[in-house]
Amino acid sequence: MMRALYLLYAAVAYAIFFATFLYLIAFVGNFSLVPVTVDFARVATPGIAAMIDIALIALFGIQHSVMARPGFKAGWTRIVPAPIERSTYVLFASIALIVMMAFWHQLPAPVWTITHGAGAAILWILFASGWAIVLTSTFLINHFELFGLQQAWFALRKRAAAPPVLRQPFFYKFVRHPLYSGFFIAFWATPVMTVGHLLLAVGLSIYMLIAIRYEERDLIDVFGEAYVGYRRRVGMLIPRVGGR
Ligand SMILES: C[S@@+](CC[C@H](N)C(=O)[O-])C[C@H]1O[C@@H](n2cnc3c(N)ncnc32)[C@H](O)[C@@H]1O
Repeated sequence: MMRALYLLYAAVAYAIFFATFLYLIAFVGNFSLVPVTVDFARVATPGIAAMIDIALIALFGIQHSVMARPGFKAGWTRIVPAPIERSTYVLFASIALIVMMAFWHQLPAPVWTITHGAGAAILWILFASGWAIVLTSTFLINHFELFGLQQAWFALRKRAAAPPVLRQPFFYKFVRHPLYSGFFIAFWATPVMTVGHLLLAVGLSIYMLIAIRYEERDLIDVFGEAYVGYRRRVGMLIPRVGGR
């Protein structure tokens, strides 16, 4: 019974994550089908708006990074059962993103505007490719484990948790962090860059660069020499010119 509830909880957390992910695409892309976007959000004086937005990005970054660390997980699993630890992380990450988007303040002054049809089209193609790379990368790593469903499913089936596997398929042959490369492209590729959008892109880019440092430290702890060798051979976010 308890294990079935874990799976239900994991499914709800996953549904919330997926809806939040879809909303994030619309938020960054300023799609008019959603009520609040990066450039059509709450209004305040530029100084106040910038301070609130920076605090919101920091809140997301701190939640995302602190809760991902093995030390935090070790303490946390004394409160949260192991089969739903990842789902709880996913749920908190979604809540942090929802808070960021709900309280975001627009800063609409333009930084660049590409009016040329082909130039704008290329940037929209890049935008879409960025999100596609993000989603594809989750499947290359293990989508259902990354978002907590596998752990709850295995618990229901009374299977042991899957041991960690160092994966290097497809994008991972060219860069070590394709999911973050996808986010970089998605945040920066826009025909109309406003101050607010730039703040979001810079803030989340800095966060990702910091997150990579911590993530790689953990990956070396888990995979040792195998990850050190991978890091030597393969670029971080951009493929190394001249190959391996
Ligand atoms: C949000 S994913 C991001 C993965 C990677 N940083 C990227 O940008 O593609 C974070 C999780 O992926 C795991 N991870 C990162 N690289 C991995 C790899 N090559 N093989 C297996 N797991 C990996 C990390 O341990 C972490 O739990």
